[in-house]
Amino acid sequence: MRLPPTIVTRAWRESSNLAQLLPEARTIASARTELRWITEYVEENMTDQAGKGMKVSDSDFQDKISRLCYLRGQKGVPLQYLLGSQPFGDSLDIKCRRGVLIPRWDTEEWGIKIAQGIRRNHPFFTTAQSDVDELTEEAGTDTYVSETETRTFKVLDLCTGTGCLALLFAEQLRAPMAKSVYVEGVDSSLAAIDLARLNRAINARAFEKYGTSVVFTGADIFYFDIASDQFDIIIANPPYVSEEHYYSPQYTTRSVRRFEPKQALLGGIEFYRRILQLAREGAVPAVVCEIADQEQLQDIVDECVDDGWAAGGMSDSAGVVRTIIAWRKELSGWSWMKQLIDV
Ligand SMILES: C[S@@+](CC[C@H](N)C(=O)[O-])C[C@H]1O[C@@H](n2cnc3c(N)ncnc32)[C@H](O)[C@@H]1O
Repeated sequence: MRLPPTIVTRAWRESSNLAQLLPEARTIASARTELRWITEYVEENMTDQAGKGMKVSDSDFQDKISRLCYLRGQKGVPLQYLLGSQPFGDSLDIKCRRGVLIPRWDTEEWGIKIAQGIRRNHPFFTTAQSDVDELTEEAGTDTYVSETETRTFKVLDLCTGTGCLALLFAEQLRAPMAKSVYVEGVDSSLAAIDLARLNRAINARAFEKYGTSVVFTGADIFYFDIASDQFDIIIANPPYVSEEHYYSPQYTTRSVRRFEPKQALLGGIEFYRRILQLAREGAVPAVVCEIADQEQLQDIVDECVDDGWAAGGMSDSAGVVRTIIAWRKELSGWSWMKQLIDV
């Protein structure tokens, strides 16, 4: 859609960099925010260079800013690929590179909600180990106890990309004393696994001190198996965009189509079926996945319910259906997820 000429004129009056950014930023306010981020990034970069004894002139500084504004606004390069990173969760700095999908705000939002829900409500986090030991002794093989007695809570993040969700769960889930958290991220793209490992190294301070470990594995989820009782929850943001939506500018922007990897976006129900199959085979009690829309949600909820799971959808703060939440009804420890379901 063409921008109103009054906005374009206002942007040019304020600065040429702002006007360059406008085609992608779409509003003066967003263009100002992007210009501020670009300027801060260039300042930091130039300070680093100056610190290494390199000469940096004012015109180098201005040229660099103009070039980035041009690439962003006129060529449509996503800001995260230009600046190289995206803040995520409370303190994570997720490095971004061409060839790997940029983490989205809606993924971050549901990831935080689920991780915080687990930490507040799941017996592993709310029950002290001494209580568990006592209960185990009293109850023998009671299900509740067998779920909570384990000292490691394990999360499997399928289709991990930059590793943003895996690292978010590692950051948010802090195990009580004498227990620990293990998070494994899986992706079939080697570029993604390389980047996820870099992101783990950069962000280790956010979780290592709590005894949490994170592992990234290169594998295709259609040829990947898990053992029974290996994981407590599967989380995933799989490729879910249909061909029709991928090629429609209404759903997928030119910038996304041009710069982000197609294999990270194009997909559908086959991914959810595979994820549910893995959950079934591995006796995983809970699954949370990002989804495309209401129609896709209904299809997957129906499959879960047919399988004897409890399931429903959760919207994001923009009111868009964003995730499917499912758990095995016969197990305790997960029924609190009901509170999150609003669709
Ligand atoms: C929508 S992106 C999500 C990335 C990341 N979890 C996020 O939320 O930003 C989907 C990811 O699935 C990966 N992928 C696609 N097909 C796959 C497969 N068969 N097995 C494993 N990973 C796959 C892609 O490489 C991509 O990184």
